[in-house]
Amino acid sequence: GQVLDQDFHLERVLAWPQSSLQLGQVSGLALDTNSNLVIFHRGDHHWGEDSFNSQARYQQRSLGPIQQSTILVVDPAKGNILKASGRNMFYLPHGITIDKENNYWVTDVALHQVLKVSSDGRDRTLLALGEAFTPGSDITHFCQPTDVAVDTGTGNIFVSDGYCNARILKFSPDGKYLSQWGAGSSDRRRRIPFQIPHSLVFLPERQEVCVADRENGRIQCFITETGEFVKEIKKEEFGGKVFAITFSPAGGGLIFAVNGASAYRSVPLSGFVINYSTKEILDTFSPEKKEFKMPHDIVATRDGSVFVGDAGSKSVFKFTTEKSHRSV
Ligand SMILES: O=C(N[C@@H](O)C(=O)O)c1ccccc1
Repeated sequence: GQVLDQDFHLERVLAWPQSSLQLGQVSGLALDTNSNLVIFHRGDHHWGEDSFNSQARYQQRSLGPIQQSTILVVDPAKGNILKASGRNMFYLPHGITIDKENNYWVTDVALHQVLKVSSDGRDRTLLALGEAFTPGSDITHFCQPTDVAVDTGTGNIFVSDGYCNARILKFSPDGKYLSQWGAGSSDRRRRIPFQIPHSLVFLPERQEVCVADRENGRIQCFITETGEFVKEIKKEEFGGKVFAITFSPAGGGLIFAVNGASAYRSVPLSGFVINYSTKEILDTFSPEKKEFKMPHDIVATRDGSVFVGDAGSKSVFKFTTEKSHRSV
């Protein structure tokens, strides 16, 4: 990992991608087992004010599934497309996570489902959790589930559920319900409930799962074994909304996050690099020239690159700490 000296600063790589990726609303990013970037996007579908009715039922089923390839495997160095899949399967893609066998775990907020999909280009659905197009809040229904985290040690999966629920559920690798915490569970510890648990990340060294509790503008971390609360990171600099988080073991453990626009506080849309242990913000970054519109997911590679997927500008930004201007 890179040396984290005090002038650690992420700058946008302007020449990335080298050619346009023709993306729709970018909802999710992940890194696969070959360290390629995987982009989950909505093609010609949009999540707008009229996409759902007041019972959280998707209103555009008649459009059919997205025809474009919604899952793009992209070379992190140049940005060229290596593989494209995920056609005719999804309605409103949201989160994507990749497990040790290189399977894709995705959520679709219109389907209200979590799907485990093969990455061999045949798009085989290996597991489906939730009932298609049927919102609910029991252990076999989600309501606009947002993301998945995979515990690489046990293979257990965590689901952040969701826009119209406020909980995290835990399942075995083959989809057996194990437990849940947050609203709807027998959670006796009276804590402020989640408000759109929007993004999850697993911390391997610590056996913790952290959630971007979006509308509470905070990050909370829990013991994967018990769901026990460990810590909260809430910063004025976030401006009230945290849309996505990811983790890198570099520098003793770093949390990367992106914030979101809030109605009453005009804060700049930025990425943040936070020291997990001290909760100190080490860097704040954003693309010059082209602003973030709705930064929606973030991943960090082992070589120190950071990618941000933006659902508003339908693009992916790459950042590195290479001192492009530094004289050798
Ligand atoms: O947050 C929203 N969308 C993004 O997170 C997303 O596109 O995933 C949203 C909420 C209500 C209506 C319309 C959009």
